[in-house]
Amino acid sequence: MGRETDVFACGGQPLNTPFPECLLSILAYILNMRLALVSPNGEQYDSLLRQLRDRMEEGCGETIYVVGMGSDGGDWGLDEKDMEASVATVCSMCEQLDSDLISLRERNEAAGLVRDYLIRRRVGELDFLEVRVAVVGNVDAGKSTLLGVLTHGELDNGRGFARQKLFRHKHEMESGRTSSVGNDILGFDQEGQVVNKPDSHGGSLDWTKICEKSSKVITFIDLAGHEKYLKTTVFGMTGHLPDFCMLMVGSNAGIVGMTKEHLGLALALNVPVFVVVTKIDMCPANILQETLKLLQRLLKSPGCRKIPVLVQNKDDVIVTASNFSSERMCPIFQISNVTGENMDLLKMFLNLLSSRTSYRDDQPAEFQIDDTYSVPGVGTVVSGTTLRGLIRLNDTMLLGPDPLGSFIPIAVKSIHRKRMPVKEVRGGQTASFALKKIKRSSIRKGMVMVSPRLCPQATWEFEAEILVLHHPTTISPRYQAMVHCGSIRQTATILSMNRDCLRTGDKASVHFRFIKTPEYLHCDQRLVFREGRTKAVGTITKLLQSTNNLPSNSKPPQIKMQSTKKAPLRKEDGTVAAGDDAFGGVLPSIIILSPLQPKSGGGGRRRGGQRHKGKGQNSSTVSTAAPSSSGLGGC
Ligand SMILES: Nc1nc2c(ncn2[C@@H]2O[C@H](COP(=O)(O)OP(=O)(O)OP(=O)(O)O)[C@@H](O)[C@H]2O)c(=O)[nH]1
Repeated sequence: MGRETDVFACGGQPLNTPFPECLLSILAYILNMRLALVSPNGEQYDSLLRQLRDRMEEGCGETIYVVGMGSDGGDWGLDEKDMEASVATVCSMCEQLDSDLISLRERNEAAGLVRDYLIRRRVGELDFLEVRVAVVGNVDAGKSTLLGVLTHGELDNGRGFARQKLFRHKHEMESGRTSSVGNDILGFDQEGQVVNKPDSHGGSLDWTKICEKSSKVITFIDLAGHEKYLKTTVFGMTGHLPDFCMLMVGSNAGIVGMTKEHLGLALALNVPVFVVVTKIDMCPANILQETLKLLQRLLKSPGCRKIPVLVQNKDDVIVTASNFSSERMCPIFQISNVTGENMDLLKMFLNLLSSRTSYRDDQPAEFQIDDTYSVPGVGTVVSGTTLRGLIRLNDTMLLGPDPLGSFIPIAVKSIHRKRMPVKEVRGGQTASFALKKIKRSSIRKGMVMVSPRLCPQATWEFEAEILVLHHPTTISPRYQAMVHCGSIRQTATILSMNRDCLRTGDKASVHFRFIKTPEYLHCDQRLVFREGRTKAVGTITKLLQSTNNLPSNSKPPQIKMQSTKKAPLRKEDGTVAAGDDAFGGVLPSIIILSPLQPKSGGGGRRRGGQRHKGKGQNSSTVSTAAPSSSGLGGC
């Protein structure tokens, strides 16, 4: 999903012709392109516009555009007059694409001026671009503190002042440790200024106001640093689908504890990582240098193969942000939460990051559920991430799989994004839907809501190529461990593999079977397989056991309203929710989603009818559920 530095022109010619010819074509190219942007003819203009549109699509609504640079990355520069003319062309293209042109910097190169612009799609009041950043790092690296400083705009005192605003549980307040997956948002307006303004009483944030004023919202997924919460951290990294990972390192403590573990997890899941070194205000210079040296060595090591870049100024921010998601570049920021040093560079970088999730509306919609809530007056609410496609109000989706592998039709009556009611939600965006007349207990993390066009199937067994990162002894068939895949978190058994046993560092093709329920899977999905100190990562290569439950017009298995009148907003694990989109702020007075009711004549609420249907499904599930060595369908 590259946003390589743009050229001042469009198109491109192969530049691998023999030298003199190549030189000539380069010169012709530059001349053409120079003319193209300075005073394009109709054809050139259309071509430029097409190129820009493609780049915007690739960057999910934004791109960095460099005016005055050659297509081969050389700085060519323009004189004042040509620069003005070129910028006028770019402005006109931005108008065509309903986008804003935001100046980032101007450089005076040997041959003239070069300017960098951010081009960002204009958004309505109820819309904003969204980027998710997972925040990981060892205990006390300053994760919660940095998020407190960024989102509340007040510096820390070095004794836990800023993080107090983020803790969600009493025990977190007391111990100073994050234990759950938290969500915090940071909004940027069109000019790249932070819009977060805590209110005067209590300093809490009004998410709706932030979203209304923002053209881009960064959602931080604040993950626990302590080893005992690793399961939650792995879930945050897989289930919350981060676009990027912010690895925090305390400059005085260095690379300790879970730092390598978290970095390994991000790399295994192919999530681009940037590093924030904190506490530079209290760290002696030699210790800071030592930490940076070790960090760079770790990032360059064969296991990581990254190119570390110490970010010192705005130029470094623009270069690293432009090349971040597509390249191996790993920016390193050095900041202080107490003095605020280099905080502006980090904010600028965050504002320039673009989502990595597909933005195309024409794909069939898929939404993965990562949490469920009971909201008084509303009922069951599910929150999660739209993986692809577009979900609109009143669309009919299929919710599942249930333990029998079935999917039930659900009509979308209303949607919330960041606690704000909206009319649609698209690929890459988190959202929540309230479900009418469905028990919260019948929905679990890992379920999906998908377009009926997909004819979804649930899978009991699958094959994956895995790499064992660590295991104290050997792994052999019948070994069981937790599989994390998207928001799925379920124990699976190894039925067979193409080696006798697996040790640390081994790769193998492994046949898994879930132990409790079938799940909705895709080939090429990344997974983490772990139990205690055992860790393996891999990619799903084949779906073997799919239950054959095509959407039916059957009733939902249980349509009894849960009494939530006086219940507080509770999560699956019983804790009080501080959810991302979970209607946690202003409770809507309308019910948002409801399963489609069966046509009359089917016995309405008669449980017998449901049981009968269930039995039928059950028998089909049982017949397909028996482990078999033959694959029922690849991908
Ligand atoms: N002097 C100084 N202190 C800091 C800085 N950042 C954080 N701290 C302090 O470091 C301590 C730990 O910070 P936290 O934000 O709780 O660390 P954490 O990484 O979130 O820890 P867990 O939630 O347990 O994973 C707090 O007392 C902060 O006040 C900094 O830049 N400078």
